[in-house]
Amino acid sequence: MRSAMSLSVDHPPAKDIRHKLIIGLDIPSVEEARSVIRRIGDAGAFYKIGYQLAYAGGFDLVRELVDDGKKVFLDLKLHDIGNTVEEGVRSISRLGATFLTVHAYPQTMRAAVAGKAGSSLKILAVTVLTSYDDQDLIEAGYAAGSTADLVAKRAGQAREIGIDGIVCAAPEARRMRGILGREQLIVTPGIRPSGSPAGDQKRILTPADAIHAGADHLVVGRPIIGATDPRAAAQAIMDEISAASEA
Ligand SMILES: O=C(O)c1cc(=O)[nH]c(=O)n1[C@@H]1O[C@H](COP(=O)(O)O)[C@@H](O)[C@H]1O
Repeated sequence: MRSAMSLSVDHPPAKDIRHKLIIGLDIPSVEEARSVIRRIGDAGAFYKIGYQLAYAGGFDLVRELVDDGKKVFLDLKLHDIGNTVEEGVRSISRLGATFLTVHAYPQTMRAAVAGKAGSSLKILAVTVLTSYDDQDLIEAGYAAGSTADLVAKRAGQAREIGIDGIVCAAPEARRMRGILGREQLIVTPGIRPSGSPAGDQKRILTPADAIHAGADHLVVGRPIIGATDPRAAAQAIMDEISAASEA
């Protein structure tokens, strides 16, 4: 059903419980993405478009989804010099998405906050990717320490800079809530329903445990889009989220 939803509406944090589930459209073409979205139907209210689909024509899908009453998370994970990030975010803020990711480096976060001024776009800072563990950080040149401590440091910087929210792994959500205010969002990928393969994700939790840990939104890709019945998979996760939110 098409709705006349305005692009300028404000986006309150997950008042509609269905917005707690963000479905990752990591799919090679817009045509295949449309087919998955049709199959999921009203079991999907919030979709994420990342590198794979964005660079295959997925930017056109943003407006289409918004016109259909869905919310869109543009997962572009920007990171560049301040001026480039600021101007890039200014352009992206006109596309109608609700969320945009940048990496949680202070210069990048400050530039993103400046670039989104005057729009309803919310900036999420990606702290430490959920595919990283302590060993991966050492390989990337960081001094020995824990991923959770680096996430905490970046969450503190994100709070100071006034970013709208952070992306972290669900096992860290409870600690991050103590660092962030109530207003700042915690978005957690690396979500695996029990029995679902982790794949390349290293810091994972089930949907129910992520909600109990205090996550505002859960990002789920392969467990839904790779399922034989994506609608049933999305609905099962939504039911788990609803039950955990009431508990
Ligand atoms: O920014 C993200 O969304 C993100 C950050 C992160 O630390 N880890 C992470 O997995 N993601 C994204 O979340 C999605 C997770 O997909 P699945 O592992 O298939 O559920 C992918 O689209 C990732 O790009």
